[in-house]
Amino acid sequence: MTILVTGGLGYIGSHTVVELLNSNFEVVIVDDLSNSERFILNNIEEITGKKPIFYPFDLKRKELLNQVFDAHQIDGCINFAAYKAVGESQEKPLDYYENNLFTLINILQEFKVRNISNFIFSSSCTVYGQADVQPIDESTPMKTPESSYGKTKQMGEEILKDFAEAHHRKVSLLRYFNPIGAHPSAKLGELPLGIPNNLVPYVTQTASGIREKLNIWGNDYPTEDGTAVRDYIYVVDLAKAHVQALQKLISSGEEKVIDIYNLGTGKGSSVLEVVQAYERANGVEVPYQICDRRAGDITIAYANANKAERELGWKADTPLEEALRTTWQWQKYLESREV
Ligand SMILES: NC(=O)c1ccc[n+]([C@@H]2O[C@H](COP(=O)([O-])OP(=O)(O)OC[C@H]3O[C@@H](n4cnc5c(N)ncnc54)[C@H](O)[C@@H]3O)[C@@H](O)[C@H]2O)c1
Ligand SMILES: O=c1ccn([C@@H]2O[C@H](COP(=O)(O)OP(=O)(O)O[C@H]3O[C@H](CO)[C@H](O)[C@H](O)[C@H]3O)[C@@H](O)[C@H]2O)c(=O)[nH]1
Repeated sequence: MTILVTGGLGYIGSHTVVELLNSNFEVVIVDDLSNSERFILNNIEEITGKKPIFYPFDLKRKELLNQVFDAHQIDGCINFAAYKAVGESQEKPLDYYENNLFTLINILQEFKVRNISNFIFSSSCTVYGQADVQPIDESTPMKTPESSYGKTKQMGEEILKDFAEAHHRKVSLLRYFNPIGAHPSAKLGELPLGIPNNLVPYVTQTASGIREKLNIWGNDYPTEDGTAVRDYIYVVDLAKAHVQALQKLISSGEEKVIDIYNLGTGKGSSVLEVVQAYERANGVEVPYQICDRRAGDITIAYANANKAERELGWKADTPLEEALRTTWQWQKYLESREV
């Protein structure tokens, strides 16, 4: 079967392409390289011994997308392509709505006219906002997200539910918690662009001396050590969930399926716990200072991922320290490429 993977050279997409190829799917990647680099394609080939087909263009260009569907018998899509910087989405909301929603609709139009099913969407636990109860399961009520980025994820989910209902198609909405780590080969990982927003990339750059100190945004939260709590999920575990969600859609005898899964470990870790685990895992020091809270941050979010375990037979079981070790190895790899 041939799967279109949009954003397949990005962080989560590239790891998922590896898992798809290892599971004998044919892969067609469309990625405009707006947040990724071409060498990732070679590294995917080095890891798997297989070369995915790659088209470098912007998915907003309908005519090019149309040609891809003409050229390949596409059996499903995993749609990673999106802008994802929360802060930037507040400054450029129209760019976020345009990129994250028009691209989605363009692909779905092709699915509609060509009668294709099996669509997997990258959603986020940001759709829950600050949930009233932890852990968060799929029936936890959604709240209005703080950012335009978060709103594109909620809207994307609604578009897909309507699409599945109206056209009798199979879709899976995967709500990721906080993905971290890199491929064990150290050939794939998150590419740092400017000053990292996310915790683990910032910790990594601090440990390697690129940043002087980590700013811990607040230690006065109502948590055990006062720092905010998240559910950090290893990216390879997350990638595997996509293959399992896809296999479930493909093998379902139903005409219409709307699956929704939380993808997390079920365990919350505080910012300080992540810093300490990083130091232990990699034998490095991470200097930090406590700062004021970051605007828009929630106190705590961790998943109840039992539904994914029950229905997909999937569980994120890589320990935090192991995931953090791969991050450090990826950083060393990036540094070795620079010299
Ligand atoms: N990383 C996270 O913390 C996180 C958490 C929850 C959800 N998500 C979602 O998961 C998906 C993948 O995230 P990621 O961390 O791998 O991001 P990423 O930026 O590394 O990957 C996205 C890829 O899509 C490409 N892309 C963006 N717009 C495009 C367009 N118009 N046409 C073609 N290609 C385009 C980029 O070049 C990039 O390679 C995104 O939809 C993101 O919103 C990410
Ligand atoms: O330099 C930093 C960076 C982060 N943090 C703290 O670390 C925690 C995690 O922050 P991240 O920015 O890594 O992750 P968020 O949970 O804030 O947001 C991320 O995960 C969300 C889903 O939970 C969305 O998907 C969003 O796109 C993605 O950026 C937060 O308490 C944050 O305040 C710091 O203390 N210092």
